[in-house]
Amino acid sequence: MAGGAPGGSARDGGVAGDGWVLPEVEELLASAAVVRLPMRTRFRGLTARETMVFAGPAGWGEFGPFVEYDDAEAANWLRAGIEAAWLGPPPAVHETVPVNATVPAIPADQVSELLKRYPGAGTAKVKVAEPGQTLADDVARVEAAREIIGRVRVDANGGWTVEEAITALRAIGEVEYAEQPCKTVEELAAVRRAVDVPIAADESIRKADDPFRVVAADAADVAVVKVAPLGGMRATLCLAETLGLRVVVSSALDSAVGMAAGVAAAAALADLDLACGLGTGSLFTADVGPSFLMRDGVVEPRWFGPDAHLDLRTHAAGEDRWAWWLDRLRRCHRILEGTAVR
Ligand SMILES: O=C(O)CCC(=O)c1ccccc1C(=O)O
Ligand SMILES: [Mg+2]
Repeated sequence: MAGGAPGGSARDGGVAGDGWVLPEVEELLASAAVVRLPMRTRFRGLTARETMVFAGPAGWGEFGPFVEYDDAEAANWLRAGIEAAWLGPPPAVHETVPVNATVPAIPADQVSELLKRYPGAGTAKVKVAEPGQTLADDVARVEAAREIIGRVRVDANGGWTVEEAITALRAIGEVEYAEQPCKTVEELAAVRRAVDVPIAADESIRKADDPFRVVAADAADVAVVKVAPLGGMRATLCLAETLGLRVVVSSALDSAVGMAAGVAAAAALADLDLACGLGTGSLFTADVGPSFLMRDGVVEPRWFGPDAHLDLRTHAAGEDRWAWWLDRLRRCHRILEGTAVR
């Protein structure tokens, strides 16, 4: 996709060869909007998802680092949004992308209702180890999901100690894999040695200075990769291909715009055998454009081109939030100006 013609006034961002450019902040601001999308189910403690989107010559991109992230981390998300808007998606090699149902840390008796939003799902990902909940809650939630969808994976978001993880995974029983059972790479490796369950690394990849530590430490069987925190679709594909682990492309609770980039990255993966975590559009009650909703267990790639009509008004964030995001955009842009891109 070296032909993804960048905007005329955009400056070379210091990248050789791959066509990446850093547009001026003003070019981003010409179309930028901040939205606050209401959520159907609390997820990651959120009941609404605030995010920024903007358009470039190749279409729409998203800049939506969670509000508590610092600028250094958030700058990767900006790079990903600019890549989407200025370069567009890499070529797809799959027409559809298998996706997992995402089950937040809800009571077990609400699981069957939630799973109706994921028609044909062959895999469910169930959140576990939620602060304030018990192992019995996790076991009940997983069992409720398993009754409806045969294949279940769990995601602890680093919430267990090694001992807790071993105990919990024994109690939970057979799962496809356990995602980020503990915080550190060393703990993941220790859990992996102690249980038969395959281990997936998420935070240990996307928040790590060196994602290859997971590989060096034999800490995981599966790598969860996310386009926004990893700095874009191409960076994600590059990492996916060099890690040597099985790969799952997952969302960062993106709006439909960011989701389009996640789905595009997944559709461009050579090996796409595991269901991707790209079904979180179903957790919103409204989105900036048509959501990627699962049908027959899959979603189809599609792109919000420069002429796509998005609804940025209905759920526009207030003036104070716009000012906050604008400031953050400027600070992250300054970080990218000082960074040579790989
Ligand atoms: O993988 C999925 O099914 C949904 C994505 C997801 O769980 C997620 C979304 C936003 C932030 C963190 C995570 C996570 O995987 O931990
Ligand atoms: Mg995770």
